[in-house]
Amino acid sequence: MLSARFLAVGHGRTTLLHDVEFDIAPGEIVGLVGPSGSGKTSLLRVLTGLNRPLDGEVLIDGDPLPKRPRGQVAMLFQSARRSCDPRLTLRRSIEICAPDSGIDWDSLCTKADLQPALLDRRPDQVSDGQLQRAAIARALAGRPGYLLCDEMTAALDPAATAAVVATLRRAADDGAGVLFVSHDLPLVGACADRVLELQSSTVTETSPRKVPS
Ligand SMILES: Nc1ncnc2c1ncn2[C@@H]1O[C@H](COP(=O)(O)OP(=O)(O)OP(=O)(O)O)[C@@H](O)[C@H]1O
Repeated sequence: MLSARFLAVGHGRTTLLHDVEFDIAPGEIVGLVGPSGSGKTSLLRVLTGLNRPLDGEVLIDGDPLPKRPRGQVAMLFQSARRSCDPRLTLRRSIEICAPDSGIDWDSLCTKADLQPALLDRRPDQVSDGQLQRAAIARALAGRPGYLLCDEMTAALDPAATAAVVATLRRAADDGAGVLFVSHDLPLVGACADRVLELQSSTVTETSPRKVPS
């Protein structure tokens, strides 16, 4: 279980969110919605351990998030292009994120819906949707317990979006907990098991069928 406990999130002296309390269980997709600038990315960076909270703590199975939670929590970004090294093949990018025990490429490509023939191309030789699925493969290669997805379908067409959402559902079915941030409210309503909403500088839970419009 990934848990936020009385979290306060902000930058410097500015508090964006306070008293944030929620859990993400293995196997579920939790949506996170809120207005632009409300602090969704800032919250994800705290949950990933990239930034420190102003107050409160992040727990994994009751224990504080380690300073370097390598392998436990992975973050996926809107722009896979900006988050990958343009000089490396997709295969190499994935390999360097995997533990020493090696990679079952067939299984990983199936899970991420990535054509194995693309593995030896560089990022500039694949489409945005293919690169986003390679980013998912790279995250899954580290066998994370939790995937935190920040607007990762925002630049994709409906078919590529559906493919990415299907890979997240497979990851959840395999036991990962997924936090899915998006401004696409119908998409969140359709794919999330539960939805969290940022409003009044904190987090409240809403039903997927009542995602605010
Ligand atoms: N490193 C930083 N230092 C200072 N302020 C920051 C920093 N990063 C973000 N902010 C500010 O924090 C606020 C929340 O930003 P954040 O990116 O978390 O919002 P968001 O909800 O993800 O927005 P969007 O939906 O537009 O991506 C914004 O006002 C932003 O300008």
